[in-house]
Amino acid sequence: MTVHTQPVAEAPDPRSFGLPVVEDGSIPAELRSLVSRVHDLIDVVANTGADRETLAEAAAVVEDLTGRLDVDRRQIGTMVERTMSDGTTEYGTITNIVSGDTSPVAPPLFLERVPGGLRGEVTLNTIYQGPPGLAHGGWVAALLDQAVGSASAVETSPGLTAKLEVNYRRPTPLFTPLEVIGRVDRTEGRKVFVSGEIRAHGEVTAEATALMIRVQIPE
Ligand SMILES: CCCCCCCC(=O)SCCNC(=O)CCNC(=O)[C@H](O)C(C)(C)COP(=O)(O)OP(=O)(O)OC[C@H]1O[C@@H](n2cnc3c(N)ncnc32)[C@H](O)[C@@H]1OP(=O)(O)O
Repeated sequence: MTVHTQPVAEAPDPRSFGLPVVEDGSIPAELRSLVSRVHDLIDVVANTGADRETLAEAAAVVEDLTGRLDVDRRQIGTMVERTMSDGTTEYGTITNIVSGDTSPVAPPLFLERVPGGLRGEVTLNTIYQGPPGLAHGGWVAALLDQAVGSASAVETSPGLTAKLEVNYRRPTPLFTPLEVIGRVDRTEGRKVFVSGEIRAHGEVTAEATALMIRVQIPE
């Protein structure tokens, strides 16, 4: 059995898998602004009490905008290259639904290396609502999957989740800053055993253990 607490190698460059890579800094500020506004739009649309005339007008405007923006689509699997605060390079899928730079649905959760693993903060709005006022359990699992998967990728090498077990200790509230943690506990060959948790007001709302299987990197 091997235990790693530091990265074992530079992150493999997705270009070597034939995937397009864009640099974090090359994403236009206008696109980031659009993503943020559409994120707000999704929350507003889900909750609006506007009159029918306004709704019809909004639907037409959005349909028109959708047509204008549906040009020159990125290749599926496009990755973003970013430098983390400790100077290491990280790659993520640009439309990743939890942390993708261009996903309006993403909360988004951005993770940074801290002693012992990765940590991020996120506040969920009603896009992620399950029970009244609470985060949907599937989204709680998604946040944890991302945190433990990223920890595995950063501390070892990229992989896929083979098994994820979530314990929901208490309800995870909306509109409350959440601390999301992921870490590598141990590795056995391609198997990476990881764990993580979500905290609200310092109290654990959910915790996870997972098994990641590292993908074979072509020589
Ligand atoms: C930076 C990015 C962060 C991303 C975070 C989000 C992560 C995700 O959402 S990933 C998407 C969801 N996951 C998937 O789609 C994975 C689907 N499953 C698969 O593709 C395959 O089953 C996969 C890749 C996990 C394993 O397949 P494969 O590479 O053939 O491995 P395989 O040879 O069967 O198994 C390797 C070892 O793992 C073990 N193993 C594999 N699956 C499991 C499992 N579910 N439970 C227990 N052990 C398992 C095997 O027993 C074997 O152990 P040993 O080496 O001791 O004999």
